[in-house]
Amino acid sequence: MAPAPSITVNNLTFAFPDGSTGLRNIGLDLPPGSRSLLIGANGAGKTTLLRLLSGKRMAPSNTVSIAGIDPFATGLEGVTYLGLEWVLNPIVRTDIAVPELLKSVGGDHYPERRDELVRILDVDLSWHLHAVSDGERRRVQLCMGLLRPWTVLLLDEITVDLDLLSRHNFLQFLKRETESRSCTIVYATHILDNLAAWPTHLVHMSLGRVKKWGEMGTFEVPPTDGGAEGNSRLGQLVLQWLREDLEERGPRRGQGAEGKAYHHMQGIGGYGLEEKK
Ligand SMILES: Nc1ncnc2c1ncn2[C@@H]1O[C@H](COP(=O)(O)OP(=O)(O)OP(=O)(O)O)[C@@H](O)[C@H]1O
Repeated sequence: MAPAPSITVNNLTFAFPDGSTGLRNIGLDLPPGSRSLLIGANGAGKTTLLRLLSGKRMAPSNTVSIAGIDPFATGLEGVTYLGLEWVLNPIVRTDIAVPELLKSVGGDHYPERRDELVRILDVDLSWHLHAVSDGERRRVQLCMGLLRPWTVLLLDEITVDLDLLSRHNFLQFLKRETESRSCTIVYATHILDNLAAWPTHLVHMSLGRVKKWGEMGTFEVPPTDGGAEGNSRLGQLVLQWLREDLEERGPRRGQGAEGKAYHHMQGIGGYGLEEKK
């Protein structure tokens, strides 16, 4: 069996076309077969990093390598990125039957994988996609996206509308994949429920930087604080990280300590809010 790919990022700085900085000096070395959770507040840079890793955005040369290869330069076979634009594909809102869709992505070449995914994601083969719920549609999409045996899976929070059991089964399937064949996963998520035993590595991003990363066991979990007693240890750790990040970042523009946002809202017609003095 060929070894699983490592994911290496070396001093990656990235600017968007408008000139704003997206990522700064990112360095990572995620080992073969790892399952990394990408953690960070909204706007931290997770999607930007995943898209660069997938080769969908061009990274500066010699900054990203997957199994030793620059994914943008070669269009690396086996790298699957499942993100928001993929799930917005209008095809999956038309009157099309599930077996047809699965066939269109190569289901007949991988019948065992197809049947396993259909079972794990609890997909009904008689569904037509114009007449299913959002979560049901998402399960069909995941079946389609995971059907070909990828070697690197980059997931940008696409499990939000799965029910708890479907999400659990899906994540267990991914875990078994990394344990039974040569593959590596990076998963950006805000939903940490029942996830503590899943990752091998954590990557903490804030303001376009990787602040910390490492093996799951190397992070010190803070003591539980008031109001968060029901949290898992992972949830407690991430809560602390996000609080620190918010403190470092400070208020967003337009929401200064003097209550500028309130002034503005009152000025445009009043939302029934009392101005805070
Ligand atoms: N095309 C773009 N041009 C300029 N800035 C952008 C562009 N796309 C994203 N940004 C900015 O880059 C920052 C990082 O965005 P990104 O989508 O990577 O964050 P994220 O960590 O995935 O957030 P979320 O958790 O909300 O999905 C944000 O401040 C965003 O406004």
